[in-house]
Amino acid sequence: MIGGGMMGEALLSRLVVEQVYLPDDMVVSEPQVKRQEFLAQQYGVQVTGENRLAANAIEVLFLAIKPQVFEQVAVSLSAHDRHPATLVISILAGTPLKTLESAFPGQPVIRAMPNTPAAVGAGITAIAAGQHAQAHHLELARRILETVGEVVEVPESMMDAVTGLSGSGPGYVALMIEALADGGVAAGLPRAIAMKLALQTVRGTAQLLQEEGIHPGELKDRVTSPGGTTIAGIAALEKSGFRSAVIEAVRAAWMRSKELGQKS
Ligand SMILES: NC(=O)C1=CN([C@@H]2O[C@H](COP(=O)(O)OP(=O)(O)OC[C@H]3O[C@@H](n4cnc5c(N)ncnc54)[C@H](O)[C@@H]3O)[C@@H](O)[C@H]2O)C=CC1
Ligand SMILES: O=C(O)[C@@H]1CCC=N1
Repeated sequence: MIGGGMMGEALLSRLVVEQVYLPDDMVVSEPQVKRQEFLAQQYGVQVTGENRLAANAIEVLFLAIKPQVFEQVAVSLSAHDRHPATLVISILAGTPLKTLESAFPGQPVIRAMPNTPAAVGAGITAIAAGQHAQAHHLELARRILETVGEVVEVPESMMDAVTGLSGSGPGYVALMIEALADGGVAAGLPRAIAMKLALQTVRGTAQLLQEEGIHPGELKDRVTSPGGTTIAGIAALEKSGFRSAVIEAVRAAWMRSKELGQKS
């Protein structure tokens, strides 16, 4: 693994728990010494500050660095260290398969977009396969990424949109939860109770929609009693452009993901 930051750690921790790889079989390359020490101590993985050492003769090269340092990292993984059979999995936002494939010529490459609930095994990851990736590579990528949640396969052309929705989405939902709790506090609830109510309302609503397979509009209709409280709340949300704000958030993140791709 190249980059032992937030997403890298989420994956490492789950790979250890699910015993997909033994800690001894994982090497993380990470320039921050404090981070190296933490990952080694917490998960028992091998750590190094040398990308080339991590990339030597391995089954999977997992890229979990920021897109902005990709070029520098690709250069640091000199060609003679690479095994043509090594599967490259990248979670870099906006970095297209063609950029990844030109950095790892002839190698199987999979572009993936996970999200932060990965840290608790409740993420969702979209994957798109490069031209040299075969069925067994996709299967291996799934096995690895299913340790952090669900996996869906999409054409690469959809990856920027996925990034705008589920990749960035936890940020929008966190804002919504914070705002719900703030609303509760404004209405006189103690902060801790307001937060507990907000969290479970969001979690429970998602679970209900998922388990019953109903349309969100139907659930909205079920909650709104005629002349009641919920329709008053919804009218206020609509007046403030709530739905439009969420749609625009996804579109802005989608555009930003595309922009990052054009720069790489
Ligand atoms: N944070 C998120 O919600 C998501 C992030 N991603 C993608 O995951 C990638 C990593 O994101 P985070 O984990 O949030 O970032 P992060 O900043 O927590 O982790 C990146 C790690 O890479 C290390 N690093 C920097 N330069 C390096 C180099 N030259 N060689 C090796 N390691 C180096 C940093 O020290 C840091 O620990 C990004 O490409 C991002 O687009 C994808 C989906 C969701
Ligand atoms: O904000 C970002 O660029 C990364 C990619 C998706 C979520 N976080």
